[in-house]
Formats: sequence, C-alpha cells, structure tokens
Amino acid sequence: MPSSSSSSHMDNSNNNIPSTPGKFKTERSLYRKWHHVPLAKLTFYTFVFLGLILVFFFKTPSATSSSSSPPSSSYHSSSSSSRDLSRRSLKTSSWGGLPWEKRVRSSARIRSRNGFSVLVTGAAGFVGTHVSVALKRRGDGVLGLDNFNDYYDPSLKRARQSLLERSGIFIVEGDINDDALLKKLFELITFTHVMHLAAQAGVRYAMENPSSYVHSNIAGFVNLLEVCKNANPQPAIVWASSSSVYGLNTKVPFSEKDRTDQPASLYAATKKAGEEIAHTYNHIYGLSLTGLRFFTVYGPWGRPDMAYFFFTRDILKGKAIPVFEGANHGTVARDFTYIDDVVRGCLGALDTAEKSTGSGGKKRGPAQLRVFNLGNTSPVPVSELVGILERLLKVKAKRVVMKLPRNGDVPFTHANISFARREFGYKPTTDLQTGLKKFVRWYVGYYGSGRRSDQ
Ligand SMILES: O=C(O)[C@H]1O[C@H](OP(=O)(O)OP(=O)(O)OC[C@H]2O[C@@H](n3ccc(=O)[nH]c3=O)[C@H](O)[C@@H]2O)[C@H](O)[C@@H](O)[C@@H]1O
Repeated sequence: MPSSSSSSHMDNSNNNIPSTPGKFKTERSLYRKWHHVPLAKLTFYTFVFLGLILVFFFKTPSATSSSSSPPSSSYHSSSSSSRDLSRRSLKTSSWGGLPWEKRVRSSARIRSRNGFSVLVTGAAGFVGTHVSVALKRRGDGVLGLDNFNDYYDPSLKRARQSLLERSGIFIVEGDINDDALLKKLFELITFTHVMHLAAQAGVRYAMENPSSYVHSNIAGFVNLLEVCKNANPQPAIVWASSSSVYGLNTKVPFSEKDRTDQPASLYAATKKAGEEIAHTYNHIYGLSLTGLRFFTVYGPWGRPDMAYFFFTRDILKGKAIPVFEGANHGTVARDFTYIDDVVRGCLGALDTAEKSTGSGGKKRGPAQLRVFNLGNTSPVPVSELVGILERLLKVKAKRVVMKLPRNGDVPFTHANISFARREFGYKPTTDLQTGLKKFVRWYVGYYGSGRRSDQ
C-alpha cells in the first residue's frame, strides 16, 4: 500500500541511483570501497539498515491505515476512524489472515434449519450484545463488528465481548466506515441479514462532539448501505433509529405516522437523516430496510452514560444527582423500555423482514421499507425512577432538582406500539420496577457494592 511517507522513503533510496556520469563515478568508487569491507561487517550494517526501514514503516501513520485503500494483501491493519476521531478509538484495528477468516466463518455458521446469518454491528454495545446472544441461542450464525471506541468505559465493552466469546460469537474489531473491511466480510460470508446497531448514541454528548454523530450515524450508515447494496445477494437490514426523532412533538402517544421534522438534538437529527437515507437506498437499490425507534432502553450490561445507570452509581457513592424537571415544575418522563422486550422486538423485525430485491447494485423490484416504535407504552417520571432506585439500593439519593437544560433533551416520550404488535406480536412485559430490580442485581454483581466502581 503506497503512502506518501513510504514513497518519500523510496525516493531517498532512489537518490542513490546515479543520474550524472560524475556521480556514477562516485558511486562506483563507493562500491569498490564497500567491496573490501569484511562480510560479517557488511551483514551487520545491512541488518541495521533493514531494521531502520522497518521502524520507519511502522511509525508512519498511513502505514497503519487502510480505510480508504483497497486490500493489498490478506492481512490488513486499519485505523477505525478518520484522524479527528481516532483519539476516541483506543487501538488501531487489525483484521485479515487465515486464522482470522476461520474465526469469522465459524462465528457466522448457521446451526439451525432455516437459520439466518447475521452481521451485528455494534455487537459490543448494550443492545448489540443482548441481540447477538439471543440470535446465537436460537441457532442463527452471528458475526459481530465493533470499533470499541471510548465514548464510555471500554472495559465494559470488553467484558461484553468475553460474554459473546463464551457463546461462540466473534467480534471483528473495526469501523463501519472501513469499506475494505466490510467488503471483505461480505466476501467471506453470505449474510442474510444485517442488524445495524453501531452508532454514536446519547442526546447530550452531541453538543460536545458533533462530528462523531455525523461520522457514525450518517457516513458510517451510508458506507454500510453501499456495501449491502453491492452484495449479491443483498441482505435485509434492520437498524436502530430512535424515539428522539419525535423531537418536540406534543401529541402523545408517539405514532410512526406522526411528523418527525423537529428534532431537539443533533443526535436526533442524524437518526432522522438515517431514516431518509434508508428510504433512498430502498427506493434506488431495492434494499429491504426496517428502522426501529428505541425508547430509552435499559437493563443489565447497560450504557453508563444513561441516567438510570449513573444515578445508580452516584446514589451508591453518596454523590448528588441532577434530576431534571420541566417548565413550571413540570414532569420530565420517559417510556423506559426493558432490554429483553427490545430484543424480542429486534428478533420480530428480523423474522418479518422480507428479502431485498436488488442484486449487485441493481434494483429488481419494490422492496420492504418499515419503521417501528419499540417502546413500553407507559412513561415514568424521572423523579419516580429515582424513587425506585432508592428503594432497591436502600440508599437515599441526594437529588438536585434542576430545570431541563436546553441541550437536546425532550420533556417526555411515549410510544404507540400498535404497528409492531400487529406486524410481529411485539408486546413489552416488563415494568420499570421489575426491570430496574434486574439491572441493580446485575450492577451490584458486576461492580461490587458499586462504591468502588469508577466508570
Ligand atoms: O429513546 C431514545 O431514543 C434515546 O434514549 C436515551 O436518551 P434519553 O431518553 O435522554 O435517556 P437518558 O439520558 O438516560 O435520560 C433519561 C431521563 O433522565 C433525565 N436526566 C438525564 C440526565 C440527568 O443528569 N438528569 C436527568 O434527569 C433525562 O432528561 C431523561 O428524561 C439514549 O441515551 C439515547 O441514545 C436513545 O436514543
């Protein structure tokens, strides 16, 4: 893989090639001089020289980045994101080679009759881990993909990875923007489905790092769709949208038929953009696409950036927690949805996804395009969430009630789920009290009393 720095190195060595007769003379006399040097010494200097070349090559950033270059060998090393985002990526991902291909194939192998072969992006994430395990358990082939970025404690992602490994699921380390990697995966495996859960999540963080949302939720999604549309056969794609697309809507419960053109955060705007992009790829290329609008999903192995998670941590540590309220002491509420219910929704969406109709980048007929709410249909005020946690943890929270900041949060969410119920029998069964009990049990088991955790 030529790079500007490696070619400049080659240019330097080319300078030794004589271009004038005078210089040629110098080179020849130099050659004669070397001719008399003992062989052992010559070998020693040759090794030193080769060593220097190797050090120079591996220190050169472009030598470890191939995200936009076509594969040049069976082993690749690629930075998981563009330069400005690489600081969030803890290590450069590496992929390729026969042992790696063997692991990919074994993980994706279907073990049940009529089973699927599913690529799960964001497999080391909260929902990704749970969905992967559920698919594997019923005999589907599952291959994970994750860039293990440090948006939140990567050791939690590593722990989820170990969990998946124990179920025979391999997570390829790489970014959805790495098209060479995606192409390679589609070369190795005929995926029937893609469960696309890799994303930059969180509504408030979008003000701190807007480009990470564009990078993952827009550029990454388009890159994935490009590879899927060219695949032959094309897979059916189910992907994570968000309840946040309802933005500042006031009509409740939120229905898929409602407007979604007033997002309150860049995060919501990128998810809304994803829905429009999905429409385009469905329309032009015949890709079967299903978007799932998740409503504040919570549970064991959850995301430490979410309120229920860091409230638990801070209550146990005796730290104050900011509890938001609306204008005029209005209630801020969420349609908190338990992970097991969401997993059932994801599987229902996969099971009812029709085949894509195109092949090799060409549409052959109209294809399925769907969007579903996956919520709980019973919103709970944040103050009540804190009350439940206090009772479960047996610790009184130090509440600091404050006005909902204008940083992307919306005052309430409430899902109408009749469409998902009709299409695949989606029926959430876990109330917040029951779900938080399971979360707290996991949390205390994972972090001990929680007082020693520092995520
Ligand atoms: O449903 C969704 O689509 C979204 O759900 C969550 O977003 P959010 O509902 O805002 O979840 P949290 O950040 O955990 O907040 C939950 C509630 O706690 C409140 N909160 C949050 C933070 C805080 O310090 N204090 C506080 O009272 C929020 O206003 C909100 O009402 C996820 O973070 C998003 O990635 C996801 O897409």
